[in-house]
Amino acid sequence: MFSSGSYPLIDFTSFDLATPIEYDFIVVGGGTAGCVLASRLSENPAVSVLLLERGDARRGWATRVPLTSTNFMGDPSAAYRWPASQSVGDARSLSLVTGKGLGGGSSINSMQYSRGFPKEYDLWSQNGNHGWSYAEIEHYFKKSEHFTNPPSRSSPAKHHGTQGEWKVRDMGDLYFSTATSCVAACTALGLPYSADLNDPAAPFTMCAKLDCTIDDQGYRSSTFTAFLPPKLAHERNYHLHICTGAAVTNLDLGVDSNGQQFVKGVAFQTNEFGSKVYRALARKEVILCAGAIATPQILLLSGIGPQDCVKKPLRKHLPGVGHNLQDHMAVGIMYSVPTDQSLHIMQTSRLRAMLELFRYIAFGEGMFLSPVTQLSILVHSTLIDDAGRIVQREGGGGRLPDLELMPIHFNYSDPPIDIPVDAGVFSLKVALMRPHSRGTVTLASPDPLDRPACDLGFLSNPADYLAMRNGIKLAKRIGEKMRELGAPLKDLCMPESETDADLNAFVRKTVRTTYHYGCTCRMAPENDSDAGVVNEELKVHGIDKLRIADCSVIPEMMSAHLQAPAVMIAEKCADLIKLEHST
Ligand SMILES: Cc1cc2nc3c(=O)[nH]c(=O)nc-3n(C[C@H](O)[C@H](O)[C@H](O)COP(=O)(O)OP(=O)(O)OC[C@H]3O[C@@H](n4cnc5c(N)ncnc54)[C@H](O)[C@@H]3O)c2cc1C
Repeated sequence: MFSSGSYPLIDFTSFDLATPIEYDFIVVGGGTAGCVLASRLSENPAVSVLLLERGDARRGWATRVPLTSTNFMGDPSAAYRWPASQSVGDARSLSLVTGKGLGGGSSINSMQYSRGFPKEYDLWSQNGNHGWSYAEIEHYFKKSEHFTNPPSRSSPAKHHGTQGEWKVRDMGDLYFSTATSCVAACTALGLPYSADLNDPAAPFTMCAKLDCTIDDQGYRSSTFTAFLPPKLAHERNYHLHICTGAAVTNLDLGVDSNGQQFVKGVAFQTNEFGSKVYRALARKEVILCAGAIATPQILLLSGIGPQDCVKKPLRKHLPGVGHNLQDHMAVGIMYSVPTDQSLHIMQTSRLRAMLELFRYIAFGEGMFLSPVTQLSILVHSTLIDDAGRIVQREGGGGRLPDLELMPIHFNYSDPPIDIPVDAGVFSLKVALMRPHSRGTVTLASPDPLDRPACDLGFLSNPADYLAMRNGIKLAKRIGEKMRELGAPLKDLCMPESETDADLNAFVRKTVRTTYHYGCTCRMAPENDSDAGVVNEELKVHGIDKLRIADCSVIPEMMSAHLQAPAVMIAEKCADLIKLEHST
């Protein structure tokens, strides 16, 4: 039954199709949240857990090196990439990208670790999701985290965890001098510097340094490598079964003697069209962790969702499934810089790439640690005046930021615009953190192996233009100030002018996804104005024995990048399940 190799995977094609195997818990999707949940639930040797992951288990050296494992430089087969429809932009096809394989997004992302502000979680709680205020969830962030400071620094602040599985690292000094110059420019423009983005006491307006999910050996710390390492998987393989290449196609539903619908188990198959269908039963619960795009797809394929969108028969009309899709839509203004100020040098100079490889292997430092970005600049758009300057307004600093600007040492356009081969690129990304626009996930076809249809809905609410325009103006002021301070920036990709019309046109032409998909099965009451799909215990409304634990449950897009919130949600879900089932 066990496949060969050093990682104990279960070969489900040896399952007897006539007799479904039974487990206490079935976790669907072994991505960022799924690996954490499977690990926590299987802590009790008396509990049996099946983890079904559609992608594979990638464990080679390059999948652990930060630069070579990151989506833009890594193996394209480690991600799903498919076109989204975009009703508003300049009819460009935008690419959606999500992680595929154990670790999911955490195996291919840019490794930035950000939790979001305490006030954002307090809002979850105030909006009816009791138990999710920051005071009630901070310990889940700390539980998973193993934070390390560079040796020269003092011990970690008390809001960091040091005993968890997931390695988070302060990356030390800023790598590129353009980043240092960016901090100086921000400070001069009224954006104070903070050394720790995740400090709960940090102000809402700041230029902050980011930590990364990289271990002290210089390897990527995905939730796969952190929570399901080979030793643990071997020790538990009699009660934790990990299946890769297993695409869950739908939930098997039943009705109990009270007429209440519940989940009996799941159906799954290999990624090959027309392959056999396998089944597994859940004695206690099924937990969907397939991410903000695939989780609603599985529900729709199971007849759960808006009645006109589901694969028939309709089992439960839940209007929120697949609705409220949100992402941090972004644009980038770009400058050319000397190539040694940009990751482009790794593509254009073989000698430099070899030297960097040597530095990485010998000393654990340099560009292979992938310093794509080390800073996050957060501000509310109403604190930016028409000229793009920060203004102090009465009470203005008390608003959660709706913009994040990031210096990125690479070409931040999608699809990438052509740049001269001998140029390096410094981009200032402008992302909308609290978008008003909403998109949708629907079925493209009844075939469960097809990618679902996604309309990102960017700019469908005109209110989003105003914030983006202010963000671009601020980015331009930062670039100008950096130049004044001596940074060698030459304009490369800019709006024609700063009129509203030209800025709007620039946004439409260059808007792109930041891959932070969420809110498609939001945690809220079923009849909320933005309809909810799960309750505060992450249970799907109206269907027993079914929970969701991934980015789809985030009630409203927040100012964090989403991998840390996904892990926190999985940690809390594990505790909710253990409490209910006394495991
Ligand atoms: C390129 C990129 C860069 C990013 N950079 C950052 C960053 O620097 N910092 C940050 O915080 N966030 C970043 N993000 C976002 C973050 O990684 C994701 O939001 C987060 O990892 C999502 O976690 P999840 O558990 O919800 O889903 P995922 O991690 O996507 O996991 C879902 C899993 O389910 C599996 N699956 C899907 N369908 C099925 C099915 N039918 N059956 C079985 N399994 C299935 C998938 O293969 C996948 O492994 C980035 C994302 C991407 C794609």
